[in-house]
Amino acid sequence: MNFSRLIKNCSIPSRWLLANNIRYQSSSAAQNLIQVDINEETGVSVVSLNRKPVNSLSLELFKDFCGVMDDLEREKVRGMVLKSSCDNVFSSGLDITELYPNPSEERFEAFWLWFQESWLKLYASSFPTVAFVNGHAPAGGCVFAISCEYRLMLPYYKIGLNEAPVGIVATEWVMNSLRAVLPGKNAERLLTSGRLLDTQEAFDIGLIDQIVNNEEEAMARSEEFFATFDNVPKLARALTKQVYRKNDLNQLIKNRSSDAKQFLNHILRPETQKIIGSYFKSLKDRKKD
Ligand SMILES: CCCC/C=C\CC(=O)SCCNC(=O)CCNC(=O)[C@H](O)C(C)(C)COP(=O)(O)OP(=O)(O)OC[C@H]1O[C@@H](n2cnc3c(N)ncnc32)[C@H](O)[C@@H]1OP(=O)(O)O
Repeated sequence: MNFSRLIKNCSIPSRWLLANNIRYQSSSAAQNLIQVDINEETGVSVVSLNRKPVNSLSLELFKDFCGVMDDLEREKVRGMVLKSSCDNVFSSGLDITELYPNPSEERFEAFWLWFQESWLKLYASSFPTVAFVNGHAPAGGCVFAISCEYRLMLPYYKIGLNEAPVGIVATEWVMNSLRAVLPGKNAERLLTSGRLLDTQEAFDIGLIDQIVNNEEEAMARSEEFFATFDNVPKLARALTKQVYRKNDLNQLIKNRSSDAKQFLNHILRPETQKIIGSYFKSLKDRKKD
């Protein structure tokens, strides 16, 4: 397995992406997995995950997401709102078919490194980020949300890191992103139980910042959040964020290849495959009941 070659092909940002000038070719222009809408008046960009039916996160989606993040860095947008264009689902997390049954090493290593890259670009973005959680956000969906700086959520949906019940161990950088939002015992309990919280519970423990009732309200609250930075020089804001997040970023940057190897070894264990397989089957069977 040649992880170092792959890592070279992904960008490893020298200044956490501020100096990034690599342009990614969209891997799936025809499918339009990510929609971007920049408001010329406000400078705010709305990025919608658009992989129907439930925004499960595939290699192609991660590649396109990275391309969009690069474009937004170049455009120097004032802020980004991340949302979903699927009904009732923000993102259903990693596409389980990337993990089961027994993925090929070649596909998996690319998938994982683009997942890492997506997290790095989002977590270290120079512009302010808001997640508008307009649907369920389990597992990888929650990872996207907690990597943003501010979270708004519609009522009656579920969010959380349910990796453990699916037989998956969340990696350290995912745990670090959660710890940055939810310090202390709540973070550990959420991870070890894998419990999904409804919107109100998520608000009560601080996993989300505000409950909003519709998209209009979400955009207004996002605008208020972005406005809190209007009098702060952009470079100073970006560097403050990136230095503040430096330890979390470096933990992954220094361990990308071992992180991928460890996760692949875990995924390929027959007992892990068995748990993911029966979980996936139960998802499919739910519909038949
Ligand atoms: C280790 C480091 C960190 C790792 C980070 C993350 C790990 C993961 O993300 S693992 C993935 C975990 N995801 C889940 O547990 C969510 C599973 N999905 C659901 O609970 C529901 O689908 C959801 C509540 C999101 C939406 O419910 P519905 O609106 O009722 O939709 P359906 O359940 O009918 O789904 C439609 C269709 O999509 C398939 N599906 C759903 N999720 C996934 C997925 N993550 N990967 C692949 N496919 C998925 C589902 O089986 C249905 O398929 P069909 O039956 O063929 O239509």
